[in-house]
Amino acid sequence: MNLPFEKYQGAGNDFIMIDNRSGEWNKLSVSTVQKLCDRRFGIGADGLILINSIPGFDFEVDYYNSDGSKSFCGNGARCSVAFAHALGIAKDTVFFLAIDGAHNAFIKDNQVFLHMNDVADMDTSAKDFVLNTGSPHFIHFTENVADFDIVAYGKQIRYSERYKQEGINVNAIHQLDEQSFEIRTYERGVEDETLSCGTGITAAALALGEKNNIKGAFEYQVISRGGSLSVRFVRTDSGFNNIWLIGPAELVFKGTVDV
Ligand SMILES: N[C@H](CCC[C@H](N)C(=O)O)C(=O)O
Repeated sequence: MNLPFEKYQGAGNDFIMIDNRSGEWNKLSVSTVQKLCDRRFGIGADGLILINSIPGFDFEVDYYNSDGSKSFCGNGARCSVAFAHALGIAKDTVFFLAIDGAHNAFIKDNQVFLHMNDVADMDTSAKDFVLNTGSPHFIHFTENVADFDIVAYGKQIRYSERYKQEGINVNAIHQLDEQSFEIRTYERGVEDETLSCGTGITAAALALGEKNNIKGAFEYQVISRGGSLSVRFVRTDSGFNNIWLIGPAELVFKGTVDV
């Protein structure tokens, strides 16, 4: 069967987008997702996203990592908003459902603003912080991300006794100044470094906000290998709310593929 798709990227985190509002592709198998995401034998992507119809929402974002596992994907959600806008589904603000719950989002000045869910829990008991921003993240603070072996370190953490069952995304971050940091990420389910990771960037911003004891509203500018994004949040005594992940999401090409 001929499957129409659109390839999007958000700060270098790239996705195969499929308009599945008809439900025609509900039976896409894990092995087909893996094959389509393969960078040699398929289209090539960090993940694949089905845009589904669902009552009570503008659409549903059904995200698959390139290994076929499911999770919440911040950059994928942002690309979904841009795709939905191009399809004419979305109005100014969209309301969609993802695996971690409901989200609002809008597009302004070619940037997608994605409202992330509140975060109340963060494990700060060790030098590395651990939290969940829709997907689980391990935050390692370092002085130099450029020379950091994020793949070796990421695999070591992700396949450790503590994390090997569920897996975890591993981020190395270096604060540049009061309002900016750089980041590299090893992603669970891609099992490699990605050029940027939206939930990772968000987790890193909240971890830095905690480490720096930020109070109230704040914004970090974030430098990833795939481009710049920003994260806004409000830190209160009970955690973080009003969290926004902001960045680009662009169409790369359209095509059809035989599945
Ligand atoms: N690999 C992640 C999901 C995608 C995260 C990333 N692409 C993002 O933008 O949030 C996981 O399995 O938890």
